[in-house]
Amino acid sequence: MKFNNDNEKQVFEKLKKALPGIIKEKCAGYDELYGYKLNSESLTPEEVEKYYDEKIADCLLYKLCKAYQFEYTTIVQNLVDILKWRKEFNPLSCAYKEVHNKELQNVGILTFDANGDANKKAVTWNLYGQLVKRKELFQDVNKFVRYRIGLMEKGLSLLDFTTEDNCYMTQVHDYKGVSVWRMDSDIKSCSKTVIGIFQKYYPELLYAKYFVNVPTVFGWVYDLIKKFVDESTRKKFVVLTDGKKLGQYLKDCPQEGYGGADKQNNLSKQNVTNVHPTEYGLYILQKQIIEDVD
Ligand code: HEM
Repeated sequence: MKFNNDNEKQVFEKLKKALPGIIKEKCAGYDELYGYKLNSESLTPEEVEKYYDEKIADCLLYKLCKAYQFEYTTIVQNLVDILKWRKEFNPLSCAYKEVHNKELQNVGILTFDANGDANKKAVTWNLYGQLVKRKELFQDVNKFVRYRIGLMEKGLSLLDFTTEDNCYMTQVHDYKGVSVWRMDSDIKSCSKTVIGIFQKYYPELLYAKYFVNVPTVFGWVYDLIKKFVDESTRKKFVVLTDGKKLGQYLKDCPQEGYGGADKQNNLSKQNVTNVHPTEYGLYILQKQIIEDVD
């Protein structure tokens, strides 16, 4: 955590001190962010040992401070919105409990390259081009969104928030196969909803986003969609007509299809499938099962 001046440090410390009260009074006690416990108040030493990591909790609070330019009131308002949304939407369930449509699951890939460049180690791939003829998969916005948020949460589990070189994620959208295509209203609703959720509830997590195999004729789609995206996120976007150029940005991605250095593995062989909830994430999911039964 790097503070640029005393004011930033003071805002962080004020937030940390006020956190137990904010969580109790404004978030109905919900204190989980990306699987981690933010608050250690009223825990037994055993529970602290099992569920709470002060360094991670501090790094997450710092991320929020950074996301909202160390403006205390804005940080608190957004923190409350994020925790209330997580309590309600239950993104951990999307990632670790719910079963999603197989075709959707097949186009969502996670890769992790420990030797990758800073903040390009954990990469989420969305092979949306493969779904161009499967418009029915976008008809139920809620189902699609829950699948996509599940993938986002799994991707986050590959980050280490206490480091500087793996505390952001990179994403790739591969639009291979999208040739003759009109902006379908269901796809538009799904995209718009996901973009809105990412912007509001997942701040300061994206390092870069590559859109590959985008035919030049689809420049208008990019111009249309980017209107929903705020300026700071847009700056992280790179559009590549040729998928094989991706290797210039993600050096160890598969050579097959993407021009990277990995000649042996294709994307599905790089796919990380053994992602698990954190101890605290698991505790929350189990608690919900017990509450559901009751
Ligand atoms: C088969 C056609 C397409 C599908 C199914 C699709 C799907 C999606 C979805 C679901 C999102 C939400 C964000 C996410 O999932 O990470 C999204 C975002 C986006 N898409 Fe597409 N898309 C398509 C075509 C295109 C094309 C041709 C372009 C042109 C470059 C494009 C550019 C974008 C941009 C700029 C975003 C915003 C990304 C963000 O805010 O993170 N899309 N798309």
